[in-house]
Amino acid sequence: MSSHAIQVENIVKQFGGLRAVDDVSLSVPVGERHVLLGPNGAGKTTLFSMIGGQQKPTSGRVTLLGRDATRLNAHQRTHLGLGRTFQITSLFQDITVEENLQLAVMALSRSRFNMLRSVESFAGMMDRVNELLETWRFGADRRLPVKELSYGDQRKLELAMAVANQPKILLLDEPTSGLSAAETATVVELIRGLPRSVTVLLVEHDMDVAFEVADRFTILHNGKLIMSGTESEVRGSRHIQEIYFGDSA
Ligand SMILES: Nc1ncnc2c1ncn2[C@@H]1O[C@H](COP(=O)(O)OP(=O)(O)OP(=O)(O)O)[C@@H](O)[C@H]1O
Repeated sequence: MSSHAIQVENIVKQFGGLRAVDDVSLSVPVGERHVLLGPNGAGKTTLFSMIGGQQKPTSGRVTLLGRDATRLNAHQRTHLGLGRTFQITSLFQDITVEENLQLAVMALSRSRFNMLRSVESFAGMMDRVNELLETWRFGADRRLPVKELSYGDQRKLELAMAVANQPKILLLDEPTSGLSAAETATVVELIRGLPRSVTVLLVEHDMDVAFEVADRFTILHNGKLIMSGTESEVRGSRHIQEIYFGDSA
């Protein structure tokens, strides 16, 4: 298998006269935490959606875990091992935290074996749910309907749901947006604690969070890839200072 979890080759997304993503190539090795940076309108979300399968590229290629995924839809990419969260909440608001996690774990079980066949697999599912409740510190709130959770806890639960599917690649779209400093710190800690078997690609506007989480960074501007590099390369680039941090940085 390829040592790259994500490979994007010469990808383009054209919206009428606008090239939202303009000939971008990017490789993310298995296990890396990689952050997409860039000012508003740079093309981050569009690139993300072409990796996730929500949008089709105008041209170019997307390879996930060594398989050409360019023509696969989002659902098919899930079966390859792709998980993602969205900027907008995707939880079931009227059922409990525990039930939401059960649904996520069941969705995975049903795709891998017939869990209704045996009591053991039901017990296994509950073990997995309990483990998630503990890791993500939802023990005390397990029986609360999701709508009664704080916004921060809902974002955290979404992450837990994405992880429940045991993805090999996790796409996180601004996982800390709208969170308090304390909630942000918790989410950063949880992302850092994910096993290195999981490759994580994030869109993140908060530079402190980006530097805390990521091994490597890709900077987009006007749809073009400006650079991919480490923290010191990003911090040291004069070009980056100007386009991303502003002249005053
Ligand atoms: N469906 C669409 N139709 C037309 N133009 C679009 C569409 N989606 C995005 N764009 C345009 O493509 C460009 C890139 O948008 P995109 O959302 O990918 O940027 P971004 O880097 O994610 O920005 P932000 O940080 O604001 O989320 C923008 O100019 C945007 O207006």
